[in-house]
Amino acid sequence: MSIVLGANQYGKAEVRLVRVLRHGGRHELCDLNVTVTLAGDLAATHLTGDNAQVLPTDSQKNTVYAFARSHGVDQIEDFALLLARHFVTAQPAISRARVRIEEYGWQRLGPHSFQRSGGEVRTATATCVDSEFDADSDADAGLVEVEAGLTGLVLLNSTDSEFTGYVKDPYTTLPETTDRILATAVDARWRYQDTGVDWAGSYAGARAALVDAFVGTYSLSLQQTLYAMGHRVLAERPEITEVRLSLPNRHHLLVDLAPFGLENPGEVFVATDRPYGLIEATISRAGDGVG
Ligand SMILES: O=c1[nH]c(=O)c2[nH]c(=O)[nH]c2[nH]1
Repeated sequence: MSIVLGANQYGKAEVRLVRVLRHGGRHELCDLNVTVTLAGDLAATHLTGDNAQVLPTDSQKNTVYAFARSHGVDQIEDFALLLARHFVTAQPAISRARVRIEEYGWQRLGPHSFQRSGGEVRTATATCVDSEFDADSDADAGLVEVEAGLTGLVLLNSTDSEFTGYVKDPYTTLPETTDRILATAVDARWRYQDTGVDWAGSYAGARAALVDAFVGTYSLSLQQTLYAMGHRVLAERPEITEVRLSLPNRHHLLVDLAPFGLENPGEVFVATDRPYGLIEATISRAGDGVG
């Protein structure tokens, strides 16, 4: 029997970084969660404990903080790219660096006072592959890929949602409905063709497209709404090549008030948190080779 080491990667997860930018008495806040993942010629440390190629995850964490000070942080896509390129170019053993950043929003309450925004989180992931390992790359820094997105964007339509015509098997008890609440917490990730992008404008546009499509779609299923949302992003944002959506169906069930002699014409619901339907799909441009 031969035993081999398979794919492996390592890095520092969830480096929490808060940066205060001071313009006199008026401050700006940037609140990030950065995860670095490196891969490359790292067999030795696994097989023999030889750490000669291992950049400590502690050093990776320090790099995140030092770069925030020396380079600043504007758009998270750029900061992720900066870090990913750095690890691949500075570390000969590292052939792929992936940096994922979550950005937590804060609303301004005053010149130096802030309130955490709701659960919505902006995300970006930059992946840099060393050109030596990437046959298609012509650049020194190698192939780079940027993905952006958001999680925790909670949306609800209180009508204009049906669910009928589905399979009925011996275990089906769900009644058909032509008027229900449709609610979800959007987890969206979209992929860019290039890196020369107005990240803030693209993020705002993609987010607006997702919201507009959710609001404007008369829904026959959450699957149909999901497709409409992804389709709208691609239709409106030419710089985006692919959208992946993961939409939990946050069920709102009409409460039976008949035992109390009360009608309930779509007014009182119980919001259940689990189990929940989970609807997921990738929407891309035809011919891009994604099945
Ligand atoms: O929009 C929906 N899609 C489903 O696949 C499904 N399944 C279910 O029980 N309710 C719903 N709603």
